[in-house]
Amino acid sequence: MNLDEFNQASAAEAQQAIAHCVALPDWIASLVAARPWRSLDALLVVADGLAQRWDGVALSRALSAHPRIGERAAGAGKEAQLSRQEQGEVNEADALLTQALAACNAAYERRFGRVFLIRAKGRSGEQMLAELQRRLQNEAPQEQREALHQLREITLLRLKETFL
Ligand SMILES: NC(=O)NC1=NC(=O)NC1=O
Repeated sequence: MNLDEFNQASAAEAQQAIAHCVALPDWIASLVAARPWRSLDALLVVADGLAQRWDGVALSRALSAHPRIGERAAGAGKEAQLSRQEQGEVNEADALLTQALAACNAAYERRFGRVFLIRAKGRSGEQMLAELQRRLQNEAPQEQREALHQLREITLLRLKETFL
């Protein structure tokens, strides 16, 4: 879908067109209600501005649509398909890497009470493992800030790709 089609679509179609970006209905509805967008840049600026307001509650809600790093997203939905693409560089054949990711994901969830979130696109499994091990040392407030930053990156990447 291009931006003109997004602007012309019904509200329901427009919501459906960007629902895969993040599992936060208010954010989706705000971007649909603010149509017509004069440019993709204008949309991305407002989308990021709204995403800057996300807090721990939004983070927890959004995580429902993000499988763990190193676990293949099951299901046929667009989010699952995107997650598989985004995590495409994780070499699942590397058993040691997969085991390390699983162990560190579990440690992260024990420490912070939620799934570790990272913008996976463009990162190898090794790079994500290193980030996971670094962030495991964070205090809770700093880690929430980092996780929210990653959620914004994933969401804005997905939004941009919807219209390219
Ligand atoms: N737990 C995660 O970080 N999951 C993901 N990161 C991405 O970039 N896509 C995902 O599904």
